[in-house]
Amino acid sequence: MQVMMTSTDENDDFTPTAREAFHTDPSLCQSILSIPTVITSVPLQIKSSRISLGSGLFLSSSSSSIESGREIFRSKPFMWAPDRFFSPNICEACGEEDEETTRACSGCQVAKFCGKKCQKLGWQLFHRDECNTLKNIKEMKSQNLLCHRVVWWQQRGFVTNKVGKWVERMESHFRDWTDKEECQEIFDVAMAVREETGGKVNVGFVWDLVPKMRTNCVRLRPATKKESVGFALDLVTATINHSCDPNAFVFWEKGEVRVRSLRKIEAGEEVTICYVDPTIDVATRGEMLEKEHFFTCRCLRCKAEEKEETGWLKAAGGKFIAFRKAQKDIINLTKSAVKASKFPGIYKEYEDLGGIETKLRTIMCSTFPATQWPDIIEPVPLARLCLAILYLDQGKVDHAVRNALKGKLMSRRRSGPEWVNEMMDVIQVLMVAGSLRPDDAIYKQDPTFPTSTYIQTVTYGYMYETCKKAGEIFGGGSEYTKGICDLFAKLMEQRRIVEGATLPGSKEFEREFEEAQGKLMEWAVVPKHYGILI
Ligand SMILES: C[S@@+](CC[C@H](N)C(=O)[O-])C[C@H]1O[C@@H](n2cnc3c(N)ncnc32)[C@H](O)[C@@H]1O
Repeated sequence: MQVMMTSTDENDDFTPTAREAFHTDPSLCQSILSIPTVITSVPLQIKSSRISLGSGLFLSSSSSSIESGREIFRSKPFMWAPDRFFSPNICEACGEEDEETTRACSGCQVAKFCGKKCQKLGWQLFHRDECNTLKNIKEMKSQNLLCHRVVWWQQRGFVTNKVGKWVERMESHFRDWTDKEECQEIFDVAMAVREETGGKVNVGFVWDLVPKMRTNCVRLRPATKKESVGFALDLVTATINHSCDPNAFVFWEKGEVRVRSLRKIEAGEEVTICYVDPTIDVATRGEMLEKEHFFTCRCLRCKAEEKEETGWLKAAGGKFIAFRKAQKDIINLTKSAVKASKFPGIYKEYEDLGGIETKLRTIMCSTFPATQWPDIIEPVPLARLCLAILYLDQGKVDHAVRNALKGKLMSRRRSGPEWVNEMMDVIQVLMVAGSLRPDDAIYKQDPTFPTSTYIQTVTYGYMYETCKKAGEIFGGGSEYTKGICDLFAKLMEQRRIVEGATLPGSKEFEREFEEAQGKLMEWAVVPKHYGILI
């Protein structure tokens, strides 16, 4: 849809000039890679991409390959803005989240800072230009706020020539974005900034900038969280192309974007990250990439998963359209249950988790009456993991354990940052289940529910494995890894004082773990081969 801009401004007819990709100016690329806020841990190059039409980030062809779990680079983004819906207590200046220390600005009552120093810094850098705006538009989208800040920086002369040239070269998908309904929202931001600056801002400049922000900004996801805390415009990350089976990932810690390798990357290989949640199904990933990033992913993982689903559908006599609809229904059902738990009493029908499970089963069975929906096919594992945490909140520990084990173990994902996040959810469930006394009502209702000894042994084993993986993936120095390892150390202290208890890392423990995991899996009806090896 083409939304007409509702102004008479002469810049309304703005048409962007054709862009020149980053790599066509090698010295500019080199100077962006060397700016002091970017710390590269391995030699990098920006070259013509083999995946997309424009540029891409590559491990330098003259360097050696790097193993998985290496930092590639870290960077203080050129600009970032918080998402206050998911992170209401984030400090605008340093990016740290702390409910105790952050206080809202007395002017707008929206922006928060963790102390006087950050408030002063935030005021000087951007808040003086947006305090009034935020009073009126309290729920400004993170990406729009980001754009607002960049425009103001440009007005104040904080944007260097070099950065200006870089932004000019960014992919914008101008036509694709302005064909969308969001176009009016984009234009509103442009007009707000124009008004604030007394008409000094060139609307064409903003009009061009907003789609660029949307195309190039990166979601800020701390290691600990599933939701993003905001968006950033990071100059180097903006050169990285997408793959659903990426060799790198981005996370946000201490006000920095950190990019690390997920597997071995060869010298000269292009660095890729996943723009969407990699745990979702291939069709939904594809839809999101088309809708928000305007390309069709042709990675090997997409091809393999499409082939697998087609083969399985053929064998089951299932219909493709019905299957896709069922996948969407499962995602929507899960989202509704999560929403209902966040706002109790409002979406009552979705608070009954037993009812949700029945609906889930009905969708799974009615799509393929003659056969069974394989539990490993997304989004079923994801739905089960969500249900596990919701059941735990409702105190239904046995249902939480069953869904946690099925969702986690019967999933195709065996590595990556999401594997660690999900494992921490499972551990959270198991820690509660392992603390139940033998006379707990659960054992009366279901005498086959695994004993706390078995559950605790599995918890130690999973914790041990998660510690190792977190260190490999996020790095030993990351706050997240340290938090997981501290928790593990505390658990180990408790285990050490139990006489005769075996310790993770020993052969005896391995044997006990295998037996205990077997018992839990048998109870949860998870086939043996899905077990985790430690
Ligand atoms: C953040 S930019 C990445 C750098 C970009 N290639 C450039 O030259 O500036 C994101 C854009 O790159 C392109 N892109 C990224 N990954 C892609 C892929 N796997 N296939 C096709 N195009 C891709 C899309 O146009 C996307 O909107």
